[in-house]
This record gives sequence, structure tokens and C-alpha cells, in this order.
Amino acid sequence: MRPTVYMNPAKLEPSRSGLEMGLVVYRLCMASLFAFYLLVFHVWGKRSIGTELIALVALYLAYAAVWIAVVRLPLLRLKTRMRTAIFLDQTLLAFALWLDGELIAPIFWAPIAVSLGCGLIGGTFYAKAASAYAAALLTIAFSTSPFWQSLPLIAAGIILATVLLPWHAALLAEHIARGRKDIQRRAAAFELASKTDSLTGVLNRAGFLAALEEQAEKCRQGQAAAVLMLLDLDGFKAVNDAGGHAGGDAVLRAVTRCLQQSLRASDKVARIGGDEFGIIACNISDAGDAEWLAAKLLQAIEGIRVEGSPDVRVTASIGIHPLSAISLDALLETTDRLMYEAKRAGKNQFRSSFDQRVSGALMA
Ligand SMILES: Nc1nc2c(ncn2[C@@H]2O[C@H](COP(=O)(O)OP(=O)(O)OP(=O)(O)O)[C@@H](O)[C@H]2O)c(=O)[nH]1
Repeated sequence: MRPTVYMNPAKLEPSRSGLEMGLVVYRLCMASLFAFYLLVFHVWGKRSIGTELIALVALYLAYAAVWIAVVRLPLLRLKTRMRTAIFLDQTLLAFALWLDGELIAPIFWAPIAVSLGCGLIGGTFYAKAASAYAAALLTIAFSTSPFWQSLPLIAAGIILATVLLPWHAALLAEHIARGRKDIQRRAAAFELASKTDSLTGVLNRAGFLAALEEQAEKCRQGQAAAVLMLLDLDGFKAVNDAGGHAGGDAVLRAVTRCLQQSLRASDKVARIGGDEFGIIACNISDAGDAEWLAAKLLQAIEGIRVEGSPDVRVTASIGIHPLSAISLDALLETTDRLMYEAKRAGKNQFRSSFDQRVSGALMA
């Protein structure tokens, strides 16, 4: 199904009720102005106005006034309101043009305005439907009215304008909407690429910092507890030297897969530097759980076997810090320091700031 395109290029989601109410008031104002025009014409123009036309204008004014309540309450569903308004507007206008072409000719553009208004409120479908309906009615009205029969080219021009202008506006609006969608899609793809590590497919540093900020905010609001882990591979330079850069890349990808498989889907994994990974482990609030998870990760990484390089062994050092009220910079700095403490203490271990406890041993 094709998406509805609104004929308002300035806004993605225009306030339909606001637009509809605006057009309802506009209809009432125009109808009142037209009634005044007839009065002026009658008094100064010394031209008699037929009772049918007076009745028709009174009917239109009543409809315009009642429609304010219909829209404000609202008494009908939008679809029904749209269809009823199109029917009443276009029928009454075409009838008026048929009844007294000479008097009504100055507002030959009113059916076009109705179609454009329908497009603004309900989308291009309604603009096209309203203009097609108006053109059909005008064709009947003009071909059966002596006044319009005497002006066949003008009548044909009015009918053409009634169809072509709203359709042209609808096509333009659809074109603009397609262009805007395309720009939004590209912007989303660009944003995703700017936050993704091309080697491993997980978040990069920028993406990780954004995710960390978001999670820290949730923690501040007491919605969730989480811990930050910074994990750096031990002696990765030697892995690179032995297996070449491509071999090193394969290890980085294997570590990423291993971390993803060891963590929950709600947790976040990122490669935030050459051989450094960031992890946000959610729903962890005590030292025991955090340290159990860190030990599990160390064990999983130790078990990694890289295809084509069976001798390669990988270990890592981890710093752990709960996401607390401290600033992100301080959080990252402290966790990084803990990770380097683990390295200095002999690698393949973690250090946690929960209670400044040091773990030098892997989970048994
Ligand atoms: N294959 C590969 N290697 C990388 C990439 N980015 C950084 N490196 C390498 O990763 C290594 C990181 O080394 P360091 O973390 O400084 O040191 P280390 O050998 O891991 O030693 P410790 O961290 O002290 O345990 C360097 O040799 C970098 O050249 C990458 O995208 N792919």
C-alpha cells in the first residue's frame, strides 16, 4: 500500500486537526464574504438575485457554520468528514455555477481551493478525488447552462484548471515527500555507519559513547542498573606480528563474536580502539554478578580458536565500574585505570571498583 502523502511540504506530520479547523473557518469566512458580495451586487448593481441562489448561499453558510461543530467535537470520523465535505462543497459550488454563471463566475477557483484544502488535510488521494469529482460536476453544469454554453473555451479552461492544478500540486507533494524520505533514509544509514566499526560490525567509539550516555541517563533515573567494562586484549601486537594484520583482524572478529555470544542481547559490545572493547552489561547491580560475568568473558576469550591459526591464544584484561552518578569522562578514566591495573598485575584478569576488590584469578 502506498503511504499517504500530505500536501504540506514544510512538515512531515502536519497537525491535521489544526489544518482542518483552519480550513473550516476559512470556508465560513469565504461564504460570508460571498453573501456580502451578493448583497452589494443586489443593492448597487441593481441586479436581482434569484431566490434559488439566495437559498443556496444560505444553505452553504449553514453548512459552513455547522461544520465547525462537526470538526471541533468531532462528530464524524475523518474519512467520513472528508467525503461528506468534498461532496457538499463541490456539489453546492457546481450547482451555484450552473444556477447563475455570471454572478458566480468570480469564484470559479473555489472548487480548486476545496481540492487543495482536502489534499492538505487528508493527503493527495483526497486532492485528486475532490478535483476529479468537481471536474465531472462542472462538465455537466457548464454543458447544460446557457451562460457557460456561450463561453465554451473559458468553461473548458476552468474544467481543465479544476483537474490539473490539484493533480499537479499532488504530484509535486508526492515528489517532495519521496525526496525527503530518501534524505532521511540516507541520513539514518550515514548515522549508523558513523557509529559502527567496519571491521567487526559492532558499535565504534562514537556509538559506544552515545549508548553509554543513554544507559547512564537510565541509571541516573533509577530505571536500570548497569556496569561498564573496558576490555583490552593482552599482547595483541604479538598476534599481529605472528599472523599478519589480516590474522589480527580475524582474531578481533572472533573476540567480538565471542563477546556477543557470552552477553545478553540487551548488553552492548563495542570496539572502541585497536584491540580495546567496551561493554555495557545491563541489569547488574552487585559486585558478585559483575565479577562473575567478567570471569566468564575471560574464560570464553581464552577458549577462542582462530581458523587457520590453531596456535593463537588470546587473553584479555578487564576494568569494571558500575554506571553511577559520576561523569562519563570520570567513569571511562577510572575504568580504564582499573583495566591497566589488571594488565600490570599480570594480565588475563579483571579489576572491579565495586569495592576496590582485586581478582587475580579466573573463575574455576
Ligand atoms: N589487526 C589489527 N590490528 C590492530 C588494529 N588496530 C590496532 N591494531 C594493533 O593492535 C595492537 C595493539 O597493541 P597494544 O594494545 O598497544 O599492545 P598489546 O600488544 O596488546 O599489549 P598490551 O595491551 O600491553 O597487552 C597494535 O599492534 C596495533 O597495531 C586493527 O584494526 N587490526
